[in-house]
Amino acid sequence: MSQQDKTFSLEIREDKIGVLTMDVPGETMNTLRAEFADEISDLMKEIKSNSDLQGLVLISGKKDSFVAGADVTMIDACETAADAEQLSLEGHRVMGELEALNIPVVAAIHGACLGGGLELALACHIRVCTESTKTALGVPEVMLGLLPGSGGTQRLPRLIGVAKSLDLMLTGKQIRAKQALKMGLVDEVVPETVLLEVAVKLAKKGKIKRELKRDLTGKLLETNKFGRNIMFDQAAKQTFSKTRGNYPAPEAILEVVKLGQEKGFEAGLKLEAKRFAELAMTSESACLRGIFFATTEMKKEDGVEGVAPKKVKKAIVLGGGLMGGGIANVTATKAKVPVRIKDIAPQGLLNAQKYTYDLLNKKVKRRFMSKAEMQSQLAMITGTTEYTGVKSADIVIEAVFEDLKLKHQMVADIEANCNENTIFASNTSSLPITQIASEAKRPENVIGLHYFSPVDKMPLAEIITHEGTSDQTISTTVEFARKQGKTPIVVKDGAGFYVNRILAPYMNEAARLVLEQEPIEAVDKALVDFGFPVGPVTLLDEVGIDVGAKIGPILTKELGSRFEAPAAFDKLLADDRKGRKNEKGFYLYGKKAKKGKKQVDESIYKLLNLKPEASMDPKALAERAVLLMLNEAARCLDEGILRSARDGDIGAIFGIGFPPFLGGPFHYMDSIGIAELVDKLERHQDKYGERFAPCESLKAMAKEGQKFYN
Ligand SMILES: C[C@H](O)CC(=O)SCCNC(=O)CCNC(=O)[C@H](O)C(C)(C)COP(=O)(O)OP(=O)(O)OC[C@H]1O[C@@H](n2cnc3c(N)ncnc32)[C@H](O)[C@@H]1OP(=O)(O)O
Repeated sequence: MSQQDKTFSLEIREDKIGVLTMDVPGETMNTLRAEFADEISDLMKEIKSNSDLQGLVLISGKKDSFVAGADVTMIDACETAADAEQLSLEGHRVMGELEALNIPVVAAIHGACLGGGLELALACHIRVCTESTKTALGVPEVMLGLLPGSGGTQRLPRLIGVAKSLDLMLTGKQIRAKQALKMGLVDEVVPETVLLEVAVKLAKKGKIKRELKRDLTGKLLETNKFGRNIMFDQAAKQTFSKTRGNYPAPEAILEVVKLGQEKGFEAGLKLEAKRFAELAMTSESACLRGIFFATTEMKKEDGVEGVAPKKVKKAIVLGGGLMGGGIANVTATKAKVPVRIKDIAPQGLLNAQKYTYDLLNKKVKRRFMSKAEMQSQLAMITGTTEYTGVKSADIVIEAVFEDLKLKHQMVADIEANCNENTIFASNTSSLPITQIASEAKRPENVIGLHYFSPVDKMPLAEIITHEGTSDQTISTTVEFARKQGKTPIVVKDGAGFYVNRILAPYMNEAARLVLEQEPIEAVDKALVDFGFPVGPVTLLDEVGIDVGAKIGPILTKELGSRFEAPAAFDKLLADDRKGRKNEKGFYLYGKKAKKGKKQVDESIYKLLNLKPEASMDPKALAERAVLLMLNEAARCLDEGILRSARDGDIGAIFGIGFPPFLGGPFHYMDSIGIAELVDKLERHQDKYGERFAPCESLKAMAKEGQKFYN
């Protein structure tokens, strides 16, 4: 193997410190692969046989990353549990060899240090990282349905304690340098320019004698069997309340960490490899890995192949409501693009600016951000009640009231004030973009850019094109949304676009179940147990019953009677029930609600003349709502609303929290089997009505034995 094909290079400095640089050839990021085993063995031999060597620094040759973990493609390619177990055991061997070196080994970390990357750093004797915001440490394996399989379940608790390790392993969260230092994960934090220099110094100083410092709770819970049992039982309960038994990885993490604490390091490693392998073979992990591959692929897409996006240097947001405030926030803080909010009322501007102020202030209070940084980000958001500054804007995003006339007015006002390239992006959730663009002078610049609330948290953006939207407008908008931290999917214009279109029949069915006397909390629980983050009735309260009622007739008019909402909605609106926003909905809010406990507003049953009684099997209940969502998703793909099943899966997972462990509606339909799905729909059609009639494309696929993915 020539040097340029090699991943590792060892340079022995004059001061007898070896610098081992990892740089996987031809890749943007370092990942750990089984094929490096021979190279590493040779290196270890060389290091061990060099009696002059005083210490070793392990550093990355990549510009802004250390090691992003084991290569997920490699894990994905494992055909049997034995293959995956072998990978883990090989990782154990390499990490063990590194740890056993007599000389001090220092990991010099800058950028992503995740999964197997962090496990590699844990096998080193000392860790130093840069203070850069690019530096992030974590064990995100759980998000791939896996557990840390290169010794992480054993080394991490021994370094930082069990409770903190479980927090990192069960959430998969990534932490910054300062937090890592505080929890003892790294020994020093330094500016990037002196990383190597400090690492060399630390190597010369020698191995550190460590003692795990625990606070009183830590001592009580982690140092004896009784305390540990309490801690693990508690963690298991909390975990189950989140996973509802749908995700096997967190349970395996708890089991492996616990065993390692009880039976020792080696026994822990052995079980770690076994469980890692078993998890790698689960359908849950396969689906979660699929999401990783899909989102990585989507990061590289331009929206229109071969059309490079234009850089957005200035943005305008029309409307200072909750959505406008959120859009301005992600524009300034994530995309780092100056943004001006235009509202008719000064109060609207203040509210919208306060949105970002409140979020940043929280960060300052938690010391995640300096006051100066907060000021500089806030300065990027300005306000106006006139159309000043529109001329130089590259994009205008309207987030005004859902009224076609008003939207037409906005298009006209902007076109009268902007330049000929300014994009007009509408954040409408229900009005067809074709109609919004119908009176535009430059319809090619008009596009939909649909965010989800709360904008700073929800990862999806739906980008809606009408017949006349130019390719340039599409690719620039896609890139802009991505810079705002969103995963964009491009969809064709049509009532409800994709996400609301599949959500509406699901929500309607939940409402019907309530009207059939199923208790509200039973309906919500059945769908949370199915894997949704919140139940449909809670969601309706959050979105707004009035908003739901407004979208329903639009969808029915454009797409047919299967979208008809139960008539009871009118009664709710007549009673001024809008949901959380006016503290009057299906659940109790404000002063009426008991703290920390979600309670149904029982008066709603009287209003609807219901005597609730759970009579349906929760699984059957969930299935009824989900089947309608699946059928509609298949229609969206067939009609070209969606470009691909992949976009449909990511859109549903990121937009409405479709259970990630099922891989999205299309993956889920494949796993049920299309013929079986059609059969289920037909049985529901017989029992509950025409809205369950399977769509033509599903019937055709069932006949041909086709799947969405091959
Ligand atoms: C045994 C072990 O315990 C098991 C494991 O380690 S499992 C892996 C755990 N690690 C992870 O889950 C991290 C996965 N990676 C990420 O989250 C993100 O890539 C990141 C945060 C590191 C960087 O994000 P970002 O800067 O947006 O770059 P992104 O486009 O995602 O990745 C850059 C390239 O690295 C690749 N990459 C990153 N991490 C990878 C991984 N773990 N495996 C394979 N490829 C990976 C991406 O596929 C992409 O490849 P490309 O250039 O050919 O498209």
